[in-house]
Amino acid sequence: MFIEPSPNTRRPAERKGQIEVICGSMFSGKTEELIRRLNRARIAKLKVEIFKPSIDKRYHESDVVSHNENSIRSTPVQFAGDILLLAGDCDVVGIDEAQFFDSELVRIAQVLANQGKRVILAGLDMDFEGKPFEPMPQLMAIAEYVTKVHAICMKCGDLAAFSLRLTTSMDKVVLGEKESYEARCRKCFLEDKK
Ligand SMILES: Nc1ncnc2c1ncn2[C@@H]1O[C@H](COP(=O)(O)OP(=O)(O)O)[C@@H](O)[C@H]1O
Ligand SMILES: Cc1cn([C@H]2C[C@H](O)[C@@H](COP(=O)(O)O)O2)c(=O)[nH]c1=O
Ligand SMILES: [Zn+2]
Repeated sequence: MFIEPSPNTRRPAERKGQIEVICGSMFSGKTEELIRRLNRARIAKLKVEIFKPSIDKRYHESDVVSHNENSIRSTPVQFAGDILLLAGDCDVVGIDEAQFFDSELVRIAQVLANQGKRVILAGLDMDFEGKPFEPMPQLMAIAEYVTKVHAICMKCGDLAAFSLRLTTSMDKVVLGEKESYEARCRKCFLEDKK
């Protein structure tokens, strides 16, 4: 059952804070879902701050942009600790591409939530080898709400939870789009993985 997390509209002194994780493969709609929740928080007149890792400049220097070109203004940061400094008195913190931060993000998400903020993180739960992509497993463990979204397998049309890398690089971090990754279901991923 999908429960949409509450937008955090209680008066500031009464807010409990919460952590939400949106995870899945590439092209599964993580960024779209993040943008949707953040736009709805703004409609609820909440103060929203959005961050992404500064290494991710695929579509835009600063904006968070989905594969179907939805976008929202964000602040690129190098370190998770920067988010704590820049979040200020906002009500809701959105973080995209959470898998590119180090484990410090787990502590930062908890500090922000303990201040009463709603913290929404989107990121890849598995890398190109199908292995958990740190720090996503830790974030999922401490979150009140975890939403796993799925892409469509580009080989068979079933639901896809895996990101197949089309190039031969074995580096963990290789930025890219459709030219270098495709969504796959488990069976097609195992068949095609290098
Ligand atoms: N294989 C695919 N499965 C589903 N959506 C896809 C696929 N390839 C491209 N898309 C597009 O990607 C959009 C989702 O983009 P986005 O939210 O940026 O995903 P993510 O952040 O999970 O990579 C979809 O709405 C669709 O237009
Ligand atoms: C699987 C995998 C992906 N990446 C990179 C490729 C993209 O730049 C991002 C994921 O973007 P999306 O918003 O989820 O589509 O991550 C990587 O560096 N390593 C990997 O194993
Ligand atoms: Zn398939």
